[in-house]
Amino acid sequence: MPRPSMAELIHVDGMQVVRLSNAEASAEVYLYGAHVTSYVRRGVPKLFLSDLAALDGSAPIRGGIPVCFPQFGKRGPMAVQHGFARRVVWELGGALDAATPSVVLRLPPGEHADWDYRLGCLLKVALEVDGTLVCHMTVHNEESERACSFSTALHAYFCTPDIEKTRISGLQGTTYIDQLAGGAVVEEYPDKVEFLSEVDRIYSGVPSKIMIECGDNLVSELELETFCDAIVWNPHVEKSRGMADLPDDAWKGFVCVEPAVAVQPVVLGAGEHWAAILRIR
Ligand SMILES: O=P(O)(O)OC[C@H]1O[C@@H](O)[C@H](O)[C@@H](O)[C@@H]1O
Repeated sequence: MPRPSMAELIHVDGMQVVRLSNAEASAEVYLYGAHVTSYVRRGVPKLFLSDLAALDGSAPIRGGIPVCFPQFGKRGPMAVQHGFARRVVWELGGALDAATPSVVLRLPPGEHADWDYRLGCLLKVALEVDGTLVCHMTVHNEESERACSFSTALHAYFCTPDIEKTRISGLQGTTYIDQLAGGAVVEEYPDKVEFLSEVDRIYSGVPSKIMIECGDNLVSELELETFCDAIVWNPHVEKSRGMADLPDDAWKGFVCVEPAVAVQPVVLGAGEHWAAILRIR
C-alpha cells in the first residue's frame, strides 16, 4: 500500500517543524528560517545537514536549504550576511495541506538593522506526486509609494558521496564572479565544474536545469524558474576548519548549488510582486 500524503506540525526539542510526506518522498521544514532541513526521495537523502548544526534557533542552520533574503551574502545594504530571513521564526501562512502535501510560510513583519522596507515574503514547500521537492518563493513590495530592491538565494546543500568525483553540469558558457579572486569575472568553459580546492562562485545567466553528478551517477537535478543566478560553493579543507558548526571533514560530503538573484538585485515598484521556483529531484 502506498504511504498516504501527510502534512503535520510537530515539535522537536522545542522547535516547530512541519513534516511532509507522500508515497515517494518526505521533507522537514523548520519554521525557524523557513528552513528545509531534510528531503528524502525514494529512500535517498538529498540534502546535507551538518552534525554540528544549531537546531535550537540560536544561529542559522548549517545545511538543508537556508533562505537568504532580502540579501544574498553582502550584496545589499545589510551588514548581516545573507539577510535576516534565516534567523527568524516564520509564521504558518494558512492550514497545512495534507493532500498535496505542502506548507506555506510567511516571513513575519519586524524591525531589522539596515532595513526599513515592508517587503512581504512567502515560501511554499511542497512534494509533487513523483516526490519532487518544490520551493515556491513569492515577494511582495508592500510599500505604498517606494520601490524596493532585494537579492536572494535558496542556499541548498546537496549530499554527494564524494566531492572529489562531483561535477556540476549545465553551466558551460555562462560567466561567474569568483568570490575568492576579489570578484573577478570569469567565463566558464569546461563542461563541468570540479572541486579540487575551495569554490565560491556566483554564476549568472544560468539555464533552467543544473545537474549534480558524482562519477557516472546523477546525484540531484535542479530546475529553476525566474532564478537567473546560481552560487556554487564548497569550503574545502581550510575554510571548513574555521567553521564551528561543520565537522572538519564534512566538506567531502556536500556541495552547495544555490538558485539566486544576486548579481543584479530585483527591483520591485510599490505594490509589485515577484515569484521564483526551485524544483529538486
Ligand atoms: O557561513 P554562511 O554565512 O552560511 O555562508 C556560507 C557561504 O555561503 C555561500 O553562499 C557564499 O558564497 C560563501 O561565501 C559563504 O561562505
